[in-house]
Amino acid sequence: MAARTVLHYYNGRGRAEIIRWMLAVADIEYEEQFYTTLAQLDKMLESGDLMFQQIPMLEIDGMKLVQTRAILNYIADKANLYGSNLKERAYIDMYVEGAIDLVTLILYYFFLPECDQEKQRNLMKEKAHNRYFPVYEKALEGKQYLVGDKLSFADVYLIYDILSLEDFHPDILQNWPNLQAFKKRICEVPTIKKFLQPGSKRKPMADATYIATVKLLAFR
Ligand SMILES: N[C@@H](CCC(=O)N[C@@H](CS)C(=O)NCC(=O)O)C(=O)O
Repeated sequence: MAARTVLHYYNGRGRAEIIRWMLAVADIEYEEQFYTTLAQLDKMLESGDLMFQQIPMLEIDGMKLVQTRAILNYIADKANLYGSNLKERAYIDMYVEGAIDLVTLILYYFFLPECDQEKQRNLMKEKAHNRYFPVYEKALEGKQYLVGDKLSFADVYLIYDILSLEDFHPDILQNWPNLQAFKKRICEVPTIKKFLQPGSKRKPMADATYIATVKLLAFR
């Protein structure tokens, strides 16, 4: 019998949302264990299953994987989303790290004091337009995918970033034709189309309950 795949995290996006995206694209069925109370998290910590006492953790193929990037790399390799050779992998890694830096501005946003949030919203837009989008726009010139001739981990991270930014700035792609075409194309990939439908494991933007849960369980 195949081992169960279980994602352990809070009931919200945070660091785990890109794992959900990758599991969806890889077409891997999984269950979710949500952490909502200190007692529940402490029990998990006592079990020793969280290598660095942190979540997300993914039970997959008989392992208990932690560290988001390690989890993502494993799924990417398993689903053949990590390039065809070492050079492609290096480019995928560069595009992914850029996408991580950009989306991290959103992850922090929810935990900033209200007086700093407007500044952070503007920073997301400024960094997208001046640092990150020019790179992705150029890479997509005359191409369907960021790297090589098939969908990769880098494309999944980029579409996740674009949709996350659009939650804050709906017109963020206005002056980026290659990114607009990319978004349209990638959202039609069957596994992604399915993930974008209501009822999937995709999580909504952070709400007060999610923010309070993270503050209680992670910031102690
Ligand atoms: N480097 C880790 C960081 C994980 C992390 O910081 N997780 C937070 C929740 S989003 C956590 O468990 N914080 C509690 C702690 O660090 O004690 C990763 O990329 O997965």
